Amino acid sequence: MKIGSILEIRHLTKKFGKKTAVDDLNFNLIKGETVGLLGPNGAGKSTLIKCIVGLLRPTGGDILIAGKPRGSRQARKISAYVPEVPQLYNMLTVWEHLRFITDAYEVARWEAKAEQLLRLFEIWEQRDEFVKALSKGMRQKLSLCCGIISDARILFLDEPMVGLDPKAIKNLKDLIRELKDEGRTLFVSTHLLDPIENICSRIIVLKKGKTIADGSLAELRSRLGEEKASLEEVFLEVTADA
Ligand SMILES: Nc1ncnc2c1ncn2[C@@H]1O[C@H](COP(=O)(O)OP(=O)(O)OP(=O)(O)O)[C@@H](O)[C@H]1O
Repeated sequence: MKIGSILEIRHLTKKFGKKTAVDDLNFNLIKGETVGLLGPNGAGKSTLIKCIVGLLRPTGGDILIAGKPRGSRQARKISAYVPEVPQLYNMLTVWEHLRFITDAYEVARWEAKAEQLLRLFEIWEQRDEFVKALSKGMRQKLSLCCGIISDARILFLDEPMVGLDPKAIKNLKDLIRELKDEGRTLFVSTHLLDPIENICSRIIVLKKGKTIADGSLAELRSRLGEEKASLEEVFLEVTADA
């Protein structure tokens, strides 16, 4: 494990039959980084994240989280994952979900954290409602609360802004900054470029399962010779002919 790394990916490949979704990826995440994972539809972002958090078995390669193999108890204990599609239990209430998650992760003083998060995302009033009664956006908010409430050192957020209203997107951005200030590492897959432009210290762009760009926004801009380019312009340029 490289010094300062919290995640190490070596020669990671994931195939579905003949389709190669992730193709010999190699990169490290350094503790405290906030990294945006971008790429066109089908680039392999969700597959990569699912391999890292132990939901998919890689076809080849190694993944270490804080030096421990992916899927191991130690790796899971320091990781949190917010899936692309919320995985919630219809017959539990909002509050029961948070109790369940915090029990599993042994989170101290969970009630105060749960209240703070539910109020931030404006679903405090729904705390005693069953998940089946929530709107799509409210489910996404609860899924985020479940992912963020633990004290995980590294958080994997797959399309966390989908379905959120503008105020919730702003609150999530502020929260990501707070988590970053606490020294946590964040790996955020998204298609929404504006919200992450100012919060990610590093951008990784995937296409057809391969890394086609990896660096700070300033580095990617200078690579293109476009010092003032927006993240959207950089993204369109690097994905155009790669
Ligand atoms: N369970 C599966 N079985 C077969 N092929 C799959 C499966 N999951 C993903 N794929 C394929 O793997 C490739 C990568 O998919 P993935 O969902 O990781 O992309 P993505 O970058 O997250 O896309 P999007 O931005 O559309 O969510 C795609 O070609 C997809 O069709």
